[in-house]
Amino acid sequence: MATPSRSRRGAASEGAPTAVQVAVRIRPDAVNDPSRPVPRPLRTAVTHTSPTSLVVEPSLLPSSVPQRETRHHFTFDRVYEPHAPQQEVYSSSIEPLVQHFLDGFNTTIFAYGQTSSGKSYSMGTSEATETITPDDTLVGTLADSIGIIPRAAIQLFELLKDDSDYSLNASFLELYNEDLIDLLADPEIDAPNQVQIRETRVGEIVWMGLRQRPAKCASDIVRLLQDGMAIRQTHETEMNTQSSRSHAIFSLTLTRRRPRHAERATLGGAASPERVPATPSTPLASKTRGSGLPTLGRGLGIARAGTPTRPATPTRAPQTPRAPPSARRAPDEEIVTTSKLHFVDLAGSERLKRTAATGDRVREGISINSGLHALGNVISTLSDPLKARRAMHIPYRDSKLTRLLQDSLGGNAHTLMLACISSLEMNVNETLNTLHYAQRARHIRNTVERNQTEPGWGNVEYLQGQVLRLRKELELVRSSNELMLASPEQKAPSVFSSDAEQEVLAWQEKYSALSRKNVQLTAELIHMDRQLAQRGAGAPSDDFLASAEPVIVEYEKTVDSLEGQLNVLKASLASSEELLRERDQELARANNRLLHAETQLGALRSTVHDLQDRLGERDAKGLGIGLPSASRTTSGSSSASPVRASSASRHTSPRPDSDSVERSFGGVLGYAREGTRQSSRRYRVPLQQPSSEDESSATHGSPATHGSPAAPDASTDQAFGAIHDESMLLKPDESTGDAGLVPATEGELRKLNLVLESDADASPIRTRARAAVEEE
Ligand SMILES: Nc1ncnc2c1ncn2[C@@H]1O[C@H](COP(=O)(O)OP(=O)(O)OP(=O)(O)O)[C@@H](O)[C@H]1O
Repeated sequence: MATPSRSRRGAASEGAPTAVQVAVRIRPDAVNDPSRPVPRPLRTAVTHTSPTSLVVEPSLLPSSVPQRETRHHFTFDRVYEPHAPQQEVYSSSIEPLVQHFLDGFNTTIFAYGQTSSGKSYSMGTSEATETITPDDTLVGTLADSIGIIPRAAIQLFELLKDDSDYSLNASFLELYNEDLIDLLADPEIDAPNQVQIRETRVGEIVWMGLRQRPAKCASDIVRLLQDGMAIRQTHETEMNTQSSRSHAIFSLTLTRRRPRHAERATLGGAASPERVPATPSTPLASKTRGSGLPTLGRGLGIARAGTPTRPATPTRAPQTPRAPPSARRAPDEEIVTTSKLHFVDLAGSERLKRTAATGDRVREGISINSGLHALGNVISTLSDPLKARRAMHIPYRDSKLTRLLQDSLGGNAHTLMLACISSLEMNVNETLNTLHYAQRARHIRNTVERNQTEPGWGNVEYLQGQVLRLRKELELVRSSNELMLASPEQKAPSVFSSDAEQEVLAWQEKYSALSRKNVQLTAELIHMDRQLAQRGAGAPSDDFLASAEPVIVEYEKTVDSLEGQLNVLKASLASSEELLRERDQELARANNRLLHAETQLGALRSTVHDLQDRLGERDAKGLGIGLPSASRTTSGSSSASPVRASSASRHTSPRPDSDSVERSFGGVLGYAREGTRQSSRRYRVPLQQPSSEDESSATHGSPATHGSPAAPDASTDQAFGAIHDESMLLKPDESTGDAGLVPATEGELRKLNLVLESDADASPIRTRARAAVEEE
């Protein structure tokens, strides 16, 4: 693996903080996939309000919540409506970033969102390439669905077509269950799982042991992508027929050598993001045919997905071998830039319940969620201005995903987060979650530098030669300068022609620049000499370092694997804890319900007994000393005993008057009346002697038939009665119409018990009834 080259700042915008860009893409509703298990018209909870804003309005929130609180407004760098074509997403959000990559800046585009929200579709890592016909031609509307990576490949080679001095390599890394898998490894040569994440002394993150495959044309890139995708972990879940079960990073590394003067021209132009056209102005756009893509003829050689053809061999006619211009240039006349472009297709966050995951899918789900959780933590920490300012600890080490993306989040890269969301109301919680993270990500500031290398920095001989050459130049400049200043006629400014004056100034500038460079190179040289001397005097020999290297690599692998295991264990622990918490809560709720039901049942039973006891006492009194006076009732003519009052009423009404019965048995009958007012229910016991059929159904307890609260009904109102005790029931005498205590049948008593036991609403009524009876 190449050691990271020393980078230096180039353009004016370099080293300056650059915000992470966020674009949101809303997936269209009418997508034919199984993430809509319920075939009912589902409301759209997300509204695209402008090219930079959207509103989420979940109507499922209780109506008691004020309207404004149920609406969530979000603003992003870009918001794409559900039917925005792939070309629109590409030209407005991705094209400028590809330009940065060409200019020597690291660039990352990562798709984030819940499962089945369209990340792979947008990235171009799903089945989109199947739209390419067998003769490798993109035609008509089929080409519309091509995603970001193939589009970027085409744009890159269009822009590089006049540059013959570059190399472009692709790699494809998968993070599956905390294992790093090289999707482009050659199984016959490469050891499995040999990829390591390392941090250099200057804080740069490097992925060791990842195979780099050369790409000479767009079709090479697409084929490498498809080769990797063919072995990437995808499986069907309840939410997505082809769900990515791993995080995948497809990367391009571009090394360009350009003459200094050309570089100066570029620095003035493309380094500043504002200068990059946001509209399709590159050759890519000019070649579009409806889809925004050039026709991919045979030359592009794109295979159908699922038929990997490794290794990638360019099918384009070989270019005439031509010595690269760098071979003809002196090393110090050129600038070398090395930049990386990462396309990150994250696995989707998922609720294990909703994806109905079992077995391996659970393990994958836990690992996916744990990586995303760590990513969320990093985003939260970086986006907090206070924490960022205090240079707080950023938890990159919590997962391999965050470690891999360390340079892209808060590091040296132009980064775009493409947040993919569903507009369906049933996904509203996940959508809000994604949008909140996306909003935080917008506050992250990266420090972007052009990755520019000075050739020969690592070569002491070359540097010594440089110093000697510069010293000579310096001497030359000094002597010519002295000569000019010594000449008396040139001391008079008036003698200088303006051309000569310009020349002197230019020489002076060159002189000071060379002096500075000389000082710098000398310092470097001294430093290197010292290092060499140290090595000679006791520092470990190269042999020793070479023999120690495998041990160190092994050690790092072990540490990595232990870290991975620890992270998986942590994640599964967190997930088990969450499950346990959910179960505890369910159990607590069930216990509460049980307790409540038991309390009600007990209270109702005791009320029935109270009432029976009370009526028993009253009955004894009534038989002996008459029923209680109606002095407490509201009727003015109620001084007579209830039986008498009822008897009197018989003359005006042939049927028993329930009010008079109530007056006579205030507490008991009042209870029944309260029930009527409170819940529109009445508690009735049919006064007719139950038939044998009634008896049996009552015995077998069917409150719905006899004892359950029923709607008011005039005919049954007459038959209103109340329980007295185990053997007596207060009801109108059939012959006289007077209310009185008559023996109750066993069936009647059972029915009344059932009424009381079956109705939860009876509780407040019973309480009042009991209070009334006690008061009496
Ligand atoms: N903008 C869109 N237009 C048309 N179809 C889409 C769009 N976005 C997604 N789809 C379709 O929705 C389905 C799910 O999309 P995709 O597989 O890209 O989701 P994902 O976010 O990558 O899911 P996972 O995280 O489970 O891998 C696919 O059939 C895809 O073709």
